[in-house]
Amino acid sequence: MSDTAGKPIKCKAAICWGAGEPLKVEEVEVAPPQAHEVRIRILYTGICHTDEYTRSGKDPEGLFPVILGHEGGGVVESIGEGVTSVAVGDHVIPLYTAECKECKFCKSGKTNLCGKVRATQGKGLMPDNTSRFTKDGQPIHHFMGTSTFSQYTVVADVSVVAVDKKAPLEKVCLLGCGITTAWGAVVKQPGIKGSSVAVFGCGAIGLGVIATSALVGASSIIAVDTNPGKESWAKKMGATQFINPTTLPEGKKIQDHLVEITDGGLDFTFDATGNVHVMRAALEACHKGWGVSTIIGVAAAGQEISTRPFQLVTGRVWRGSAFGGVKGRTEIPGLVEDYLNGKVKIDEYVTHHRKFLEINEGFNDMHAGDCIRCVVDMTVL
Ligand SMILES: NC(=O)C1=CN([C@@H]2O[C@H](COP(=O)(O)OP(=O)(O)OC[C@H]3O[C@@H](n4cnc5c(N)ncnc54)[C@H](OP(=O)(O)O)[C@@H]3O)[C@@H](O)[C@H]2O)C=CC1
Ligand SMILES: N[C@@H](CCC(=O)N[C@@H](CSC=O)C(=O)NCC(=O)O)C(=O)O
Ligand SMILES: [Zn+2]
Ligand SMILES: [Zn+2]
Repeated sequence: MSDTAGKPIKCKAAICWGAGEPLKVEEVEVAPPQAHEVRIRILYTGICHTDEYTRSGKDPEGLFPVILGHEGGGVVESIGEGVTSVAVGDHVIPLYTAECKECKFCKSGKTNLCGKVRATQGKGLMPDNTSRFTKDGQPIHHFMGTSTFSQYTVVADVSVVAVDKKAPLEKVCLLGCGITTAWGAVVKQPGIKGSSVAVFGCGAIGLGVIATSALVGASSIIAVDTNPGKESWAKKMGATQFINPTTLPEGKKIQDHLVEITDGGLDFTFDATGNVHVMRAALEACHKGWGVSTIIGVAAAGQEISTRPFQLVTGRVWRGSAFGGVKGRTEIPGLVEDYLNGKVKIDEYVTHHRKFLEINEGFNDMHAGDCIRCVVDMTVL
């Protein structure tokens, strides 16, 4: 038992007080975990494009004030009544896609989406409809059930997984979102081995899709990105070709170009941009009769996808993937072992490091174009 168990903890957290505002690192009070909850000392967190999406006000589910962050790694400080899946001192990764193993979704065998805590998670609250975070008595919203931009956070026991202590948390924290999302989107899609693939967007997610497609044996991998600086990254991760759509002749659509150079289109395409026009291009770059396009990118409030229904009538399939279709509590320990055995890359994605007080600079790093992932050290102010 830690000597803080059962007591509120005062610590620093990065609060976003309103849409579009920078984060403010301030003292908050973190209440003890209630039944079936876990309080975690967060040591490291990545910054994902989705944190910026919600901070910017583009997320229709966005609530303020909020403590963002969903790509963390930490150590269990204390547990609430009835928690059996993790123990004090365990190294853990919070999961924004819970896995209760008993709801209709979990038992279906068809999806990784769990119904147990998603409704309250979307309201920025714990399952009992209250918050564990307060600032001078004012409740602050949780985010994605994880809120890793706080030195201590509280999560539901179905939203956390213990991992091998040999794994460095400053690296495996990225399994909380980016790397796992990309890995799962590919390995859970049958048929990639021996097939042609195009990946739109070469941030951490797109690069992870490229690396995993190479790992499972895709025959060709075309990377598409408007940022020329991403060519070397894409090739390093296993892309066989890089195309910058802005360099095509005026009026030439990227999907038409891809269909021409691939003898009718790709077997598989992935959107990792969040841009609905790119999602359409990715679908239309698929081969007639069998091409499958997966949407991973998250689009802003009010944005909708469109295409001619004929694209689907003629056999192309449009699908989406959340957290790569991965069931976190069941599958992340295995991914950590794959990382330790050198089968899954993580270190390569960490291009920037920031101290906690520099978290806004971490967000700026993301916009600079040369950042794949920035990892924030929550222990250093
Ligand atoms: N479904 C899920 O479970 C998850 C979804 N996401 C979402 O995935 C998306 C990608 O995330 P992440 O990799 O972190 O984001 P990044 O912003 O790092 O990567 C996106 C890349 O796409 C490039 N790009 C922008 N516009 C175009 C275009 N028109 N055509 C081709 N490339 C373009 C960007 O270039 P530039 O650098 O110039 O901007 C950048 O290189 C986001 O929408 C994120 O919210 C993330 C995690 C999980
Ligand atoms: N709140 C947004 C939806 C955002 C979204 O689609 N999130 C992804 C994960 S993105 C991680 O970086 C996801 O897993 N979605 C499934 C879910 O249950 O949220 C909106 O309302 O548009
Ligand atoms: Zn994310
Ligand atoms: Zn469930």
